[in-house]
Amino acid sequence: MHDDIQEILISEEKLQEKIRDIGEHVTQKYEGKFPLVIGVLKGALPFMADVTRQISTHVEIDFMDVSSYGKSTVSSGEVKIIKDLDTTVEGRDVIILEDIIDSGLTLNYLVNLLKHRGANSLKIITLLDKPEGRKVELVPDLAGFTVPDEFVVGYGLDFAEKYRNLPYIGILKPEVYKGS
Ligand SMILES: O=P(O)(O)OC[C@H]1O[C@H](OP(=O)(O)OP(=O)(O)O)[C@H](O)[C@@H]1O
Ligand code: HPA
Ligand SMILES: [Mg+2]
Repeated sequence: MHDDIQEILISEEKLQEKIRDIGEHVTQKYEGKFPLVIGVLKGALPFMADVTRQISTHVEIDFMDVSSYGKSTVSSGEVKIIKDLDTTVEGRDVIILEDIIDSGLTLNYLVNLLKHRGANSLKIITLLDKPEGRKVELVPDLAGFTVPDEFVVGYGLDFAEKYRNLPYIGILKPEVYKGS
């Protein structure tokens, strides 16, 4: 698995340091507000698990499972809801946690949906931001790291469902995904 990685972009230590900062930030901003933290499956799973444990005020946790990449490194442009929320968002202060914003299509779709459902406020926190990948305008409220226009894997991010369990963010060797 590690042999398929061309370069480690963000080490495990750097990730965890940033996650502590993000947790402190959320604690400060949302003290006493009981926000609804929505993790976007599957990619945001490790980020969600680590960052929520760095938040020291009450939060409600829920998940949405959406997918648009399948086995490709390019977004299909069609966002499919595989699992919807269990909770209603009406009147809630919502925080969306994402692993990466690339084309912006996934979050653009989710933001419109949650606004339509009547969220009181909506903040986007993403671990990684890839601004050069954007197809729609979308600016996160908070981004942990900006990444170059390369296909990155690890810490929740997959290629064809592999590499999510790497503890760091790395760039995949092009020969691994060539032809996809
Ligand atoms: O900004 P975008 O171009 O829309 O890309 C970002 C989204 O794509 C990935 O999810 P994917 O659809 O691959 O599902 P997964 O999280 O289950 O891997 C990633 O986890 C983000 O949710
Ligand atoms: O660079 C990426 N890597 C993995 N999944 C992704 N989904 C959007 N961009 C990426
Ligand atoms: Mg994916």
